[in-house]
Amino acid sequence: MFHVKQTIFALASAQGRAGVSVIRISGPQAAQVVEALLGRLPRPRYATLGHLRYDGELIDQALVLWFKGPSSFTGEDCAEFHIHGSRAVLERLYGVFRALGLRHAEPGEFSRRAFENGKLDLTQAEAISDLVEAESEAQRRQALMQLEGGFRDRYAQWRDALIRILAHIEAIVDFPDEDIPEHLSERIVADIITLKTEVGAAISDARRGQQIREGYRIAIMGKPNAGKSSLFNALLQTDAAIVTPIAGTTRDVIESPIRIGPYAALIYDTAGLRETEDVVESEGIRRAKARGQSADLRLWVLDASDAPEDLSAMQSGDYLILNKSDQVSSQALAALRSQYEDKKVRLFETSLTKGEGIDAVRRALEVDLEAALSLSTFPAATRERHSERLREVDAALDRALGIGFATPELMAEDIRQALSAFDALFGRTDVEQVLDHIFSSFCIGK
Ligand SMILES: Nc1nc2c(ncn2[C@@H]2O[C@H](COP(=O)(O)OP(=O)(O)OP(=O)(O)O)[C@@H](O)[C@H]2O)c(=O)[nH]1
Ligand SMILES: [K+]
Ligand SMILES: [Mg+2]
Repeated sequence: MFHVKQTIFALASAQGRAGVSVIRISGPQAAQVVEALLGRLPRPRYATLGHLRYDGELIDQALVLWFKGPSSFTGEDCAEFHIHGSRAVLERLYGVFRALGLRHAEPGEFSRRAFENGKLDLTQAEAISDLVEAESEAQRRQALMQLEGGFRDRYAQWRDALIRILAHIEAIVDFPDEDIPEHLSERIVADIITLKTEVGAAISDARRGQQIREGYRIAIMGKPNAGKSSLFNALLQTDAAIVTPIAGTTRDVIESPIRIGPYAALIYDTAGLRETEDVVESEGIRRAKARGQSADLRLWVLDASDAPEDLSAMQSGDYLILNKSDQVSSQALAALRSQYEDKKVRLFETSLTKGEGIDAVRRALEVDLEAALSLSTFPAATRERHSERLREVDAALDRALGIGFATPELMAEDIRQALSAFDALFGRTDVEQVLDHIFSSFCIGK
């Protein structure tokens, strides 16, 4: 898709009117374009204020930065034009670029060229996209760590270990069966097991990075009229969800982003769970249950004056919120509380109409998300793509262990597959199609 290395241009700053807009160009014609517009090629990497002219016509005053490849973001010749950020200036300049034979960049094309020219590995290219998209402090920090080589650092030992194991297995291939030195086969098995332990630990840590990147998913669940939508609104401080005394008000799953401390989360309001003949409502309930299952945390809302809640669908660490505390006596509340104490859920009491108890829920969410997501160590994965590669490495190591030394060639083949799954994480072996898919999700100008 990107093979003809044409010179490309794109707006690097946001769309729309702005004091200054930054347009970036990259490719073999970059020097010629700068010279044509500015009348000369300025000193590389120094900002130069000048007039942009084309065909004798003044287009704008601009700050121009010239980057001689390979010392540039993409590794190619690049330039940046900091122009006045109006539609008219932008369109005039785009017209000139097109007249000079440039074309508009595809999404992610600058990053892709940087990747192809060895300026970034694939995880670092992904990090740029994440950093541009970051909304929360944790997303920003994680993306930055990834850009700084977080994966390279975390996995520095793995590739060496795989190559060493492979070399040892290949040494064994050359021995006749009965002569295989025992210390060597023992060493190989021990090395594979050690690596497998590390891969296993990485796989169980893989969710954390994805949760930070995509948002921690919190589903509000419970019976009709318990006050789920009231809780949703209280946490978000909006009236986005409809609250009425009619049971079965909420039908669709309502989703909203919410910031919890430095973390981004997604909160879902759902339909009240009950037996119903209503086709629409039962579809809503099906969706509510599915959402509850896939969520990272469930907040179960219970009307304190209602029958006690069945705990079977609740998972360890879920919250049980005894709502409408204003409707029951303190003795009744205490009795209810004692029913759930020492259970796997965390108990809260609220009166959402009075605004009571909601702060405790909010504080608990902050503490729990910090515990679940803590960014003090860089995670094992930040995208599903990474987790998949880790599982492939794990599966290949498993197969290698299962095969044994009677057929060392087959064992070596599995180690090679582990190595190539691992290298794919960094884009060393990924096929064109995968790369197209990854880079097309980037924004234009990146
Ligand atoms: N007295 C009292 N009423 C409450 C409290 N919280 C919510 N309500 C009322 O209970 C009714 C139902 O609240 P909703 O938030 O719509 O309940 P829901 O669980 O979303 O209901 P469905 O969407 O129908 O399943 C509304 O009339 C609320 O005003 C509370 O703490 N005390
Ligand atoms: K309701
Ligand atoms: Mg509701």
